[in-house]
This record gives sequence, C-alpha cells and structure tokens, in this order.
Amino acid sequence: MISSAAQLLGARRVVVKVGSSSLTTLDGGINLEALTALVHACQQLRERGTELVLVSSGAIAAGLAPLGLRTRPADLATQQAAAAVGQGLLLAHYTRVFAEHRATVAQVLLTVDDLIRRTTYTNALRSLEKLLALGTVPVVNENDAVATAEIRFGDNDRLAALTANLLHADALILLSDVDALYDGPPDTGGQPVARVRGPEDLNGVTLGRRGRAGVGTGGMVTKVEAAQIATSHGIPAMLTSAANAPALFAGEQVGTFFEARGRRRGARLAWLAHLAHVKGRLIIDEGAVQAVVRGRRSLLPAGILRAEGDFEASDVVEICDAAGAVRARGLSAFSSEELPQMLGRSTTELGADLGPDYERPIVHTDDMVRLEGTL
Ligand SMILES: Nc1ncnc2c1ncn2[C@@H]1O[C@H](COP(=O)(O)OP(=O)(O)O)[C@@H](O)[C@H]1O
Ligand SMILES: N[C@@H](CCC(=O)OP(=O)(O)O)C(=O)O
Repeated sequence: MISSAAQLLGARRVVVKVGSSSLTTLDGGINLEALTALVHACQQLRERGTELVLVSSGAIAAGLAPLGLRTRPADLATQQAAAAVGQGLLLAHYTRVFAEHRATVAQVLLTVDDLIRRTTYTNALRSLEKLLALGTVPVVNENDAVATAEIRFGDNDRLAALTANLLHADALILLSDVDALYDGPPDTGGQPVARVRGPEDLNGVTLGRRGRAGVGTGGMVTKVEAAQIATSHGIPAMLTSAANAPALFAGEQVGTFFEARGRRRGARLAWLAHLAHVKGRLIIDEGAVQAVVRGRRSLLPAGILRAEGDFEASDVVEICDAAGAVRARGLSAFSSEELPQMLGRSTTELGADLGPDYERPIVHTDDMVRLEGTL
C-alpha cells in the first residue's frame, strides 16, 4: 500500500490548493502569519525539486476589509469588486514572501471558458508549463473580477483538481482549516478518516457545505468532489489543514489520503464530465448510441432525432438516448439554429447541398466524453 508520504516525496509536480479560511482572519483581513508559514512550507517541496502550482483562494475575503465590508457580499458585482481589490493584495504578499527564498511568483487567473475551448485550453497549458520551466511559482485563482455567475467555477477546489489534471500533476493537495475529512462535521463529534480507497469509503460520511463563518465557499462537499476528480484521473489527493502543511511536506502521515483509482488520461475533456455548463441536448437514435458510446465514433447528423435548447457552435451539449438518459457530453460543432436543416441527413448529402463545411460531424469524438463510469 503506497503511503501519502511516499507519493509526495517522489512527486515531480504537485498542485497545492489553499482555502480562504486558512488565509484570512475572521474580520476579513489577510492572515499574514498563516500566509508566510504556507510559503515556507511550499518551499520545502520546491527545494526537493518538486514543481509547485499554488491555487490560492482568498481574494474576495481579502478585499472585504479595504472596502469597509463586514461579511462576504451576496451579490456578484460586489464579490467581483472585492476580488479585484483582494487579489492584488494577496499577490503582493505571495511575491514578497516567496522572494525571501529567491523565488519568483506568477499570477494566473482563469475562467471556466479558459479550460473549455481548445485554443484557450492549449494557451493556459502552454503558459503554465512555461512558467514552471522558468522556475516560477504560478499562483492560480479564478478570475473573479470578470467571471459571471453562469461561467464561474465557483469554488477553487474543482479549479485545483482540473489544474492538476491539466498539468498531469503527481498529487493534488487540498489545504483547509480542518486537519482531515471527518465522518461527520467535526464540530458535532465526527471522527477523522485517514484513507479513502474509493467511493465506498465515503458511505456514511456526512459532508457539510459551509465552513467557519461562511468564509470558504464549498465546505467539504467540493473538496471531496475535487479529490474524486483527481483520483478518477490517476492523481492521488491529500487533504489536511494549512497548519499541517509543513508536516505533510516533510513526509508525515497527516490528514486524509485519497488513493488514485483511474488511469491517467487526457486532461482536456475532464471538465466536460465534471463541470460543464450544458447549453442544450441532442437526442440520438439507437444506431447512433451504438456508434458513439460503444464504438467511440463521432456523432453524425444522420443519427440525431432532435436538438433542444439554444446554443452556439462550441457550446457544451448533452447527448441523450431516445429514453432521455444522458450518454455523453460534447462540444457541438454547430449552433442550435444551424442544426434543424441537418438532422437525419448524411454528411455527403449535406456537403453537396450546403457546402463542404457541413460535412463535419456534429460532435467530433475528440470533443466528447462518454459518461459511463465517470459520473
Ligand atoms: N465531514 C467533514 N469533515 C471535515 N470538515 C467538514 C466536514 N463537513 C463540513 N466540514 C467543514 O468544512 C470546512 C472547510 O470548508 P471551507 O470553509 O469551504 O474551506 P476552505 O476555505 O478551506 O475551502 C471546515 O471548516 C469544516 O468545518
Ligand atoms: N476565487 C475565490 C475563492 C473561491 C473559493 O473556492 O474559496 P474557498 O472555498 O475558500 O477555497 C476567492 O479568491 O475569493
């Protein structure tokens, strides 16, 4: 049985995510002592030669006090404003403290869209790879100042899991204000869980949504989801408190270790299975189900019975069988306006009728995830 310590000591590249609750004080300021201790702990990893990407929350919380706000605002515009103020402060502190170790910090702000479109996905990947190759510490956060409610990750736990996937990291480390996953909310007598081998180990575990004083966003639910995204893609995950980071990085057994289960696979479409904002549905016939789901082929217009919803080309659609069960998700190459004239027709006929652009599949197999076993 591989230990979390062994996984970490041998890691070539890790993604560390730290939550708002670990970085901010109760009255909405940045907890400089905690941030400094975190940076020193991260340096332990880097000095062993491990590449580190830090996904840091805390922008909204850090922006509250400077704006005279007492609690996290409910409306998106004020959250955006607080994040725009707080993110700069946060980065200034990371830059200063990492500089004590002669390390250069790089800020990377991502939206869901950046990890969806093929071009922007490749861009994000190339940029992060280059930053690591140059020896910097990329500090990633959601681009809260511009992310709308509709296209938000909403929580950095999943953003961190998708970043770990994107970068083929060897481990995802989730640091919070609680030292482990408990089998029930820790303040009501839950007991720590040391190891999660698979979903069966989560039976009977009660996950709370809200953390301390509502500073964090997802509670334990999004952390366990993030761990599951990582492990199902072959990446082990570890969850403990930021205060325990030095012990964890030194190889001690602390917190909860989620064993990797799935095989490592292409990262680009991970978001499709776990997080996509679905804009429409394509209902397909039985022949198309066989071809697309079993045969792993592209979805052609001939097999589509009808299209539902209002979507643009490159938006995410669900691909459903005639009974309505979702069998796959993918990026539609055509908009909902273009589709009706194409459905049920062969690509050769469409090419002859409408031009060569219409000979393409509706959803290319490379732009699709089959959902059996992933959800
Ligand atoms: N089963 C559980 N095990 C551990 N912590 C839990 C559990 N259920 C709810 N929690 C709460 O989740 C909180 C962490 O989530 P959150 O506040 O979103 O953290 P962060 O800001 O680190 O993302 C903990 O403070 C804890 O009170
Ligand atoms: N992007 C937001 C953080 C959202 C979030 O996931 O917060 P948390 O649950 O504390 O990790 C911010 O920087 O405030």
